[in-house]
Amino acid sequence: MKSFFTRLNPFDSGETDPLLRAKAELQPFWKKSWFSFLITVLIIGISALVIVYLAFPSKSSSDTVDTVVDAITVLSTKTISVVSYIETKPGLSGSRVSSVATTNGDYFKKCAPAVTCDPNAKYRTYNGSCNNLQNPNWGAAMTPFYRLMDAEFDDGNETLRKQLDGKPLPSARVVGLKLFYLRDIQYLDYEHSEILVPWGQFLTHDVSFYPDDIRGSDTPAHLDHCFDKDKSTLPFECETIITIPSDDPVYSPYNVSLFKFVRSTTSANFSCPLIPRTILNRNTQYIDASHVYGSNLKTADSLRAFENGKLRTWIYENEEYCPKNPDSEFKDGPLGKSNVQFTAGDINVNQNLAIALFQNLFLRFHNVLANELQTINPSWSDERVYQETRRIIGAVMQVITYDHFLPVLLGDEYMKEYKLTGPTVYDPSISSALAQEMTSGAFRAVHNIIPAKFNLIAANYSTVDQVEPSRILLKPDLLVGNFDNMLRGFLETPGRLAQPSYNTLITNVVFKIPNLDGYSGFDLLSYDIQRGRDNGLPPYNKIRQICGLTKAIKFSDLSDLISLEDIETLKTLYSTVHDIDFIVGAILEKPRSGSMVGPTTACVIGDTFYRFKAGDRFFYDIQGQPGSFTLEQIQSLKNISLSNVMCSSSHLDHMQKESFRYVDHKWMSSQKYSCDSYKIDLSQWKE
Ligand code: HEM
Ligand SMILES: [Ca+2]
Repeated sequence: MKSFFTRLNPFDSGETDPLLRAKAELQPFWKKSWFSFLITVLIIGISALVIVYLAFPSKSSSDTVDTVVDAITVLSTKTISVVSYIETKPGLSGSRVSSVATTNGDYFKKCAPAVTCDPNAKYRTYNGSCNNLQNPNWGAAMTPFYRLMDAEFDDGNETLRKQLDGKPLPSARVVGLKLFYLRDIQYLDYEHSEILVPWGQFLTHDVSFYPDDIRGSDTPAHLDHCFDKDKSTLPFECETIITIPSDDPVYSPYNVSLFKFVRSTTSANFSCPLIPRTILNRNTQYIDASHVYGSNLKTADSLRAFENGKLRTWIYENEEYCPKNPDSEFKDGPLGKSNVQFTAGDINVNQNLAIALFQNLFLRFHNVLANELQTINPSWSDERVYQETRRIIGAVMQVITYDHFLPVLLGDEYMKEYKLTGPTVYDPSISSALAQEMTSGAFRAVHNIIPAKFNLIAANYSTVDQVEPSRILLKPDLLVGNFDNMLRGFLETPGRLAQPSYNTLITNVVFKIPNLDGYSGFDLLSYDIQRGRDNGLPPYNKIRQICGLTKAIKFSDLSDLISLEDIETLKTLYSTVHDIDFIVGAILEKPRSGSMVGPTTACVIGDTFYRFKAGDRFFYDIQGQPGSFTLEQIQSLKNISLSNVMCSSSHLDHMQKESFRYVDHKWMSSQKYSCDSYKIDLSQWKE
């Protein structure tokens, strides 16, 4: 079982803040040290074993293990996180999801621009149009997210969903506090490296971007008028503001009573008013490295060097970085001064140090490959080298995602169930567009593995620095001069175990604002819950159903996937079992053995990645298309892993083959291979 490989590290709680430290002090003794924790688990475990033995003497040994863990859940609901990784065998049908939404075609009928396609084009368009020749706008940038189910708004159009009894949904912050806040111990995952986090976010930024509707203002200041009004008469834009309870352990001492949550921009902002409110995805909805190159021609051109197929760079101490953006809006923002704001194909390049690292990594990788292609094909034009490199990088994104990342996130069984393995057969009836349920729900549940701190690790494996999110959000300055240390930090640090909570720093101090004494109005968990409501996601129980799980009639029916303790807390928050927010259920679901997510979450993620594969005419292993690679080229592409990318684009000299697997350099150094063995072979591209 997974928990066998995991460790609890109470010394790494990441709680540097005095308030949070104080809270940690108040924690029960079993959470404070290894020794007392182990003693507690042992006592509880032995008691549970005795009870289970007496109650179920004839069970087989593997049944007993699961039952014991269940028994521990009941006996000691306070040791919660340990019991959350039990094996579950839900009644999943194994079939893929069929969308039951009625609105998926609306935008295409009413607002989509006319497009003329070249069916013989070898390279993807920048905005993703013309991938599907029958429906050329499918999956293009600036088209809506796909819906698995119809959007749910109280008025059918835009006001937030209410509970079945007509009451408003509970405050997202209260939900976070009651269900997740006290579980902020950092469980480590010694099977997987922390590099899952930057990759997961990097992949997200390839396929998704939908900004807040800030209407020309760069802060949510226009919501100030919401603060003094009575809630029942609040204007529309105030409806999503998140209320903070007066006994909030973190924010109330600072008199912070509201988060200024701004709703997403809709198609109406682009002269296409649709009902219900419809959100456009600014990035191409294919895995095509649009975050490296841009989702339109103008951005793509602005990033090119127009020489030897290369991308523009900013050189610092002989190292390549993404070009600096001199006009960045965040230069003198509320987070302090940043001297480095990068520019890349996706606008979120500077959001945090991890994503900035990966944008820079792939910029370097592009230039490494372009250099190689130009060397072996001296007669190729700049355009040819650039487009061929772009085509290879898009393919590498797919290889790493399907061959390396998804098997870790979903596990082998889900990979098979959702048909994510094996050769791809293109099906033009399938839209690749990213589901709203995925981007505002299921994939965000993976925020639970974001660590409290990022380590910077030097070549001799000493830790140079530990940085918490608030130091690095929208301020990637630290990356400059620390590229290798940063990369090594992710590779050489065990991940945060997937668990039913986000780390404390990401829920409480994501953006530190000095005048709030270190606290600001941002809590990623509350935002994720509220974003689902803003975007009209159906509740958890409904998504369970389209995923082939049984519909819960009463709260206790959730016990197939959610612990009894959590069900009791859910009862205190929601009026009925039908009201629970999707992401809340997604985070609470017990992961299936070998997977990091539970069945409903896996179903939405699995469906998305199936459609990204079968609905993409340029998917790297599809044959018979003008953009198809040769079989030999496909073999070369399949040999490229994230380790090859990192070795060729940094000064790291040794690493494991599977970089998403954690390999401790002290104890398993024989599994760290020299970077000489990760050379990239582009000989199949020689003409
Ligand atoms: C350091 C790591 C990360 C940070 C700081 C971070 C932060 C954020 C923030 C601030 C948002 C926007 C919240 C909103 O206003 O609605 C967001 C959105 C999102 N995140 Fe993360 N995230 C991280 C890693 C990840 C990972 C590992 C995944 C998945 C594997 C992920 C998936 C998503 C998705 C799907 C969205 C919505 C997509 C979009 O905004 O276009 N994130 N994240
Ligand atoms: Ca894309």
